Amino acid sequence: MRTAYSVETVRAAERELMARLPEGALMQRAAAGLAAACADVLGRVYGSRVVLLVGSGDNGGDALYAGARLARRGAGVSAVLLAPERAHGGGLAALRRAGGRVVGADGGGAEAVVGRADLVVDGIVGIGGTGGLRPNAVPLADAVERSRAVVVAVDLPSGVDADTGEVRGRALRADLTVTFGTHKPGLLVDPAREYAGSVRLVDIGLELPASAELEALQHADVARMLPVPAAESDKYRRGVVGIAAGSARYPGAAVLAVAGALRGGAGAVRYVGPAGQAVIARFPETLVSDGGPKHAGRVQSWVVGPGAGDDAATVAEVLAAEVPVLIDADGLRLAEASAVRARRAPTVMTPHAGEAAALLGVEREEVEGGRLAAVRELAGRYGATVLLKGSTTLIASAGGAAVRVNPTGTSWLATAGSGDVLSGLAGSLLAAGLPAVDAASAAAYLHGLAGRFAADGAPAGAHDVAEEIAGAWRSVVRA
Ligand SMILES: NC(=O)C1=CN([C@@H]2O[C@H](COP(=O)(O)OP(=O)(O)OC[C@H]3O[C@@H](n4cnc5c(N)ncnc54)[C@H](OP(=O)(O)O)[C@@H]3O)[C@@H](O)[C@H]2O)[C@@H](O)CC1
Ligand SMILES: [K+]
Repeated sequence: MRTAYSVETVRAAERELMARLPEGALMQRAAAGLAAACADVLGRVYGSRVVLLVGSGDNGGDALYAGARLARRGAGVSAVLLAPERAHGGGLAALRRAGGRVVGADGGGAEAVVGRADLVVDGIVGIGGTGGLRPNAVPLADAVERSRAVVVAVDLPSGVDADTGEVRGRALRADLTVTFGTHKPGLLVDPAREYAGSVRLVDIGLELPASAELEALQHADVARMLPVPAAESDKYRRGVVGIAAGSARYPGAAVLAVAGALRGGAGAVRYVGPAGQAVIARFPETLVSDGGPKHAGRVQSWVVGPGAGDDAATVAEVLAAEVPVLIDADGLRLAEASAVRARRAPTVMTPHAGEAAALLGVEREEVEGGRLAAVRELAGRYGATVLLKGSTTLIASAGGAAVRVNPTGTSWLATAGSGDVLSGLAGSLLAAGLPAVDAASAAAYLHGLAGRFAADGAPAGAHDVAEEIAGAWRSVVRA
C-alpha cells in the first residue's frame, strides 16, 4: 500500500525527528536523495548545465544543497533566487563553495540561463506553499516550458496544493518529483498529480502514524481482498448479485453491467428489468426474472441505475433491500437522499464528476478541481461509500477513514459503457462479501488494469474491458 500524509502530519513527524538529530541533518538527507535522482536523470553529471529555481524557504535550501553536490561532480550549476534576501543561507554558501553561481530573477538573464539548461530543479516552494506561482515566477515558468530541459520538482511541483491536489493558478510542470518522507495527497490526486510527472520517494526517516490521509492499493493489497471460493462453496455462499439496470432505450447498459458482474467473483448474477432478452442472448448463465427486485429471489447485493432511464420505482425498491446496494448513473439522480441515508446495509455510490456535481449542487469544475473534498463531502452527506470516477478515481467511506486513490486508471477508460462494467464488477465483489470500500477500490483497480490490457495503446470498447477483467484478476493474484 502506498500512503500519503497531510502537511500537518508531515510537519509533526519532522519536528519529532529534528529534535533527535543534529541541526541540518534532515535537509542533508533530502538533498542527497534529490542530487542522486538528478544525477540519474542527467545520466552524465560532468559538464551538464543545471539551473536551480530557489524560493524563500527550505524547499529552496534542498535545491541549493543538491546543486552543490552536482557542482562538486562537475556540473555547471546556476541558482536563480526568487527572493534573494530570504534564500537559504547555508545552502547558498554551500553552492558558492562548490563553484556554483547565482543569477538574479529579474532582467531576463535568468530566462536565458533556463533556456540553455539540461536540467531545471524546481525549489520555488514545497509544503509551505499556498496558491499558485507568484507573479515573479511566471516568466521563469514560461521559460522552463519553452526549454528542452528535464524538470525535477523538489518535494512537490511548485504552485500545487499539497493537501488537496488543487491547482489554483499557475504551477510548474515536472517530469519527476522527488518527495521526502512520504507522498503528499497532491502527488496522487488530479489535477496536481498531472504536474508531478513520475514520483520518487526519498526516505528521510520520518515516523508517521498508522492511519494515512490517502491510500493507493497495489497488487498485493488487492490480491488479499479478492474472494477465493472454498471447496464447499455453492452459488449462494459465493454470493448472488442482482442487477437492476437497462431500459427499452438502453438495453446495452444492462448487458455491460452483467458482463462486469459475471467476472467479479459472485456465484450467480440475477437480472431484473426490461432488457432480459438482450442479457440472456449474450450471457445465457444469467438468471433473468421479469418481476421487480422484490420478486427476484435471494441476492446478497444489488446494483441499480445503469441505463435505468426514469424508473424511480425500481431504484426505491432496491434501496429498501437489506443487502449492500451500489447506485450508479441514472440511479444517482433517481435515488431519494433520505432513503439512501436511512439504509442500514452498506451503500456504494459511483458518480463521475458531472453526477457528483449534480448531487452536491455545484458546478462540475468545482468537483474536478477539488476531487478530494467532493468525495469526502458526498460520503458524509449520504452515509455511503462514494467512488468518484475520473482520471484519478477516489473512494471515500462515510466514517472518514483514509480515502483510497486508484493507481491503475487510464484515460482509455473514458468510453461509453465502461462505468456500467465497473458497477457490475463492484456489485459482484459486494455480493462475494467484501466490505464496501474494498469492493469499490478492488473493482476500480481491476477495471483500470483491464482497461489498460484492453486498450494496449489503441482504443477499446467497454465490452473489451469486461473481457479483460479475468486477465487483470490473474495478474493481480499471481504477482
Ligand atoms: N518536512 C520535512 O520533513 C522536510 C522538509 N524539507 C523541505 O522543506 C520544505 C518546506 O520548507 P518551508 O517550510 O520552509 O516551506 P517552503 O515550501 O520552502 O515555502 C517557503 C515560503 O514560501 C512562501 N510561499 C508560499 N506560497 C508560495 C508560492 N505559491 N510561491 C512562492 N512562494 C510561496 C511562503 O512565505 P511567504 O512569502 O508567504 O512569507 C513560505 O513560507 C519541504 O517542502 C521540503 O522541500 C526537507 O528539507 C527536509 C525534511
Ligand atoms: K518545489
